[in-house]
Amino acid sequence: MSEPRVRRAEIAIEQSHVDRVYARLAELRTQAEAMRAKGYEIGHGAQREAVFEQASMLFERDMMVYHANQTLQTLDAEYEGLVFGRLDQLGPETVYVGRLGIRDAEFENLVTDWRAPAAAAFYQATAEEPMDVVRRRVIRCSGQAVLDVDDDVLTPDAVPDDMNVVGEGALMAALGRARGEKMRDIVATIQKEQDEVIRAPWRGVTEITGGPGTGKTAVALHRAAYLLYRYRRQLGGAGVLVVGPSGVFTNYISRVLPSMGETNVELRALGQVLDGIEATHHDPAPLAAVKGSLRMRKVLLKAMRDTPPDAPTEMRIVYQGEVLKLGAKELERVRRKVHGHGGPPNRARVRAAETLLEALADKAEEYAKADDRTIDRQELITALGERIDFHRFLVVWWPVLYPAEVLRWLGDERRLTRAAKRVLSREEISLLAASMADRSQGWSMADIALLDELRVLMGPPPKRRRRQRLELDAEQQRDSREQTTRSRPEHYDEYSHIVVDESQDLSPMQWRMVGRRGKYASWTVVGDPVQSSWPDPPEAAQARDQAFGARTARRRYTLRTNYRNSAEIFDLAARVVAGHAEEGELPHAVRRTGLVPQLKAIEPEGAETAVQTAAKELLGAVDGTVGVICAMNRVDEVGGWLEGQAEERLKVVGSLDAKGLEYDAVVLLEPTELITESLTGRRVLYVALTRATQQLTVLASDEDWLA
Ligand SMILES: Nc1ncnc2c1ncn2[C@@H]1O[C@H](COP(=O)(O)OP(=O)(O)OP(=O)(O)O)[C@@H](O)[C@H]1O
Repeated sequence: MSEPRVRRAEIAIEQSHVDRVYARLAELRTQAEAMRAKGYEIGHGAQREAVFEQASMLFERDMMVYHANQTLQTLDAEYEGLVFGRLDQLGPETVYVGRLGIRDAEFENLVTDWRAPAAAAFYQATAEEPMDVVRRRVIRCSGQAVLDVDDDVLTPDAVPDDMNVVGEGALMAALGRARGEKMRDIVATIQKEQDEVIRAPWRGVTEITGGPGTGKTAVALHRAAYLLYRYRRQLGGAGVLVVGPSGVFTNYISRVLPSMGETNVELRALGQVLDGIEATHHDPAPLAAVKGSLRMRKVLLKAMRDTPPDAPTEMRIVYQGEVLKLGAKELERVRRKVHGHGGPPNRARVRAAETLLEALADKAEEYAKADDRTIDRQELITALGERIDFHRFLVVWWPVLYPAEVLRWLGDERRLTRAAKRVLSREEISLLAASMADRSQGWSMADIALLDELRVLMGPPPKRRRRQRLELDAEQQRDSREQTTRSRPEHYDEYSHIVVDESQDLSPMQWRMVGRRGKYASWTVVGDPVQSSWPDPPEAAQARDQAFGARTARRRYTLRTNYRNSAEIFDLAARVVAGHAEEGELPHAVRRTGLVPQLKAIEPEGAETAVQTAAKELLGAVDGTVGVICAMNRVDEVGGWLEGQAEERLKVVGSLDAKGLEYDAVVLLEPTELITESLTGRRVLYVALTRATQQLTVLASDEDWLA
């Protein structure tokens, strides 16, 4: 038979199996719906029964409905290519691999879940170690239709006469395909070195390093899906959190887990880790460096203990006809004494009241002594402690503190100087005060970690008012229930597994924020030191180690193959970062396209036309997405130049927000600007240069970036 006919015949064979799978899926769906209906029926019945029977019937109903809903949720997930693989092994058995495990009515496997041990050979078998696999087949579907098949033969001697082999490599075909707006899962083509990381033990800390495009993000997400499948009991309760660098990034990866049937993983950008608030803008690099530094912890602690701006500076209260007066210095002494006990101020109101009453009693004793009188100290404390005017004073003198309020206090440079004496430099203080005084932009990403730190330092506000004010800017309030999966209680901020992507960029304060959410968690930490934009790696490493705690199990994997960029594009990126990477830190790009990056000299005034022309050209050259990457402070300007052009396929993104993203083609504007706007310039440029899968055009008015 000719190759196309063989291929058609093989596609037809797989189509008949896929049809069986979908027919069975429909049956299972009907069964689950019937179970749910029955559950509701029991519920109705219970309403007519005696009270003691009701409880157990309602419980039974809840369980039935719950299980039915769970099953329906799994069956209803939008599986693109439910069945994607087939293993023909030395024995008679053929295993189909898919996103979900499905058995037929006789309990025979129709599809094996890709995470099950029986599917492991699909990823782990190689020609050197075939693991009894004769032929591995990748099946490509669109909806329920089989489009193509692609085979690898792993044990050539064992291929029976009637076994056909077609295709020339599913991986290369997948890598060459156009990219859409969202990242796709890679279940069908996970490589052996990646599979090892995905299936690594769940406890402790699993670090994944590797250069751009090596699949770190993809692997981390598949690992989350794998861990939930294998260890749902251990991890399902408190859940899994995935932290990414930006909202653009979490949006980009948002389809990957649902496409594998996992809908109970929370994805949060660093600016969204704190419930009820969302920050999207980056501070300029020097300011972000101050806000992210561990030194801020000391500053925040002192700021929180300072006298609140509106607190009264004098107390007067009448007791038995005499005015007892505490001046500013005395009140300060009382405040220091209360803070001297440590602990969160929002939990210290009773102690504040007691200490203040003691100070008033001292004062009364002092007056009495001068007049040669005595007073009953205990009686005074009890009497004043019950007085409404005392409590009115206390409320304003020791107010409930809210993180946002205290952080804004730092906009007052004198106050900040008090808090940051001997901790921050003069310039750092001015920079920080100016940022906190400027409310035009709302909170920045770096501020979120400071707010979270303060939240813990000051303790929760009393319950009654807590809900109305996690005290975050009204326009930034988001319904936190939206982000929280149904199974987790609101404002519960512990997780059992945390995935941190682009971890090389977390500031020490951000590590503290994330670490707090994983006190008892196991971790998957993804990063590439060469792409780091954080200026003080040792400080970040220290904070990171603290976040993990003293865990013994710590394993590190390095991925070495760049699956994203064509070799031609990666060669240019490698050249730019050469002096900033250690030997062996750069990955190896596997795909040659014959298309070298275009470097175009422009005049600064001609940038607009040059960007428009380049974008248009690339939109015509590729089927998928085109990214225009520029310096952070030019995003709006460049966005304006491109308004109205192929909206969904064309995106403008700032250098720092380009982290983790990818496009079929990229226009990179003024690379030298990317270097100068950041403290780790060349690395940021390296990130930008490694975003394109197929074509890259660089528009530059100078050549400094190539030096
Ligand atoms: N085994 C694979 N099969 C198919 N595609 C793959 C495979 N591994 C990686 N890819 C693809 O390569 C691209 C890069 O992957 P990913 O974004 O996970 O890399 P990364 O290491 O996180 O990159 P960066 O550090 O630059 O953000 C993605 O399009 C991903 O789908």
